[in-house]
Amino acid sequence: MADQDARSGEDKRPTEIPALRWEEPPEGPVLVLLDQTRLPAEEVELVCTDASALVEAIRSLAVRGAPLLGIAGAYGVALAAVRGFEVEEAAAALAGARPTAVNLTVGVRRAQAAHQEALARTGDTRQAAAAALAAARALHREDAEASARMAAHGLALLDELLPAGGHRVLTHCNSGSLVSGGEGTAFAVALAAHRSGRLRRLWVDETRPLLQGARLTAYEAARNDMAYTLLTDNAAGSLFAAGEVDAVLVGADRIAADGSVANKVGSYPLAVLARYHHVPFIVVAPVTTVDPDTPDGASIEVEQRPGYEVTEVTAPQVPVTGAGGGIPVAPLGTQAYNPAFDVTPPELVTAIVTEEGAVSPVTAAALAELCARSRQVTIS
Ligand SMILES: CSC[C@H]1O[C@H](OP(=O)(O)O)[C@H](O)[C@@H]1O
Repeated sequence: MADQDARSGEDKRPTEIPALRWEEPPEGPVLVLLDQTRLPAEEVELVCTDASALVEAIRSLAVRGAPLLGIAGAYGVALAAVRGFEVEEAAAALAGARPTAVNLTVGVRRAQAAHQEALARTGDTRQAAAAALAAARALHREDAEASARMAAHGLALLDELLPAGGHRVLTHCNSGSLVSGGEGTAFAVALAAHRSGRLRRLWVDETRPLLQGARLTAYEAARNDMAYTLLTDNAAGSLFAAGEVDAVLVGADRIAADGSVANKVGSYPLAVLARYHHVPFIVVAPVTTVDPDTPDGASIEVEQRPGYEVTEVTAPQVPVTGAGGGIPVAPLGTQAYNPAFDVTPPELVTAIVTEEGAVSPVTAAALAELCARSRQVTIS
């Protein structure tokens, strides 16, 4: 198999990529986002001064990825509170910006609860705003810590499941620093393998239609000087058939109580391929992505996105031509099916890795324990 590395030895920038940060300039607090729709061509920052700007950034995937959506949502509540906007209204808009990633709602509710508690206790809106900000900062910090622990647990699982030597892992979509307060979820496992000299190859699914793999995972892999190769989503099957994949690592947007996993569309076919070829399919996500209140996969709302994301290709330099602002790759007026996620049933999941360890096999008892832990962590 040709191993065209895209090593970027000349790229000496820090490997961790801050996807967002809270700043307090003289003119008032802001949430600064790295606009992920402009990557990898341009590193452009979006400055959000209110929740409505953040809602739009979430909807356009300028900021994206389940754990980071939770962090952004919490900061969005704090931003509304600090700037004197209606907090409950802002919280509702933020939580409703995208339906599938449970972490968005979890993060918004955490900051909202802190705000409500402080306001009830003190009657002071400034103290209530400070409490919301403290909750967002705590969530940001906790997610970074969780990311490091997931990476360690995930690497230990790879070493346990796979023969000694370098691991060849395939990943789908993007689950690195750009979805996290730290270095991500599934990607963080591959990065840990790389740093320990145990990553032989990172196969990067391009992940149509928005190309999170080609644009973002390849960007992160290059920044970390990893041995990675990009492939079209429809080439994954031939890799499995050639025996070139030792494990699949994916993130998650919501894990139902029965162990069904919602993740970027294209994850389910990978799980089927992995099962057919006897390759571990490993889901890496924080405990808070387990949703005890969603009983099964059929109960997960899968976001349906605009058809033009399928019928057009866009890039920052692309002139506006089609309905969505890109270059049509299908006849104008073509209808497109564009679910942002799909759902993998629990029987195809080899393991769920959280910051608390690896759950494998994914039994009903193990899931009940994960659900209980999720409730505990979410409330705190
Ligand atoms: C580990 S969370 C990353 C997760 O989010 C992605 O979805 P999107 O890019 O639409 O936010 C995808 O499902 C990733 O697995």
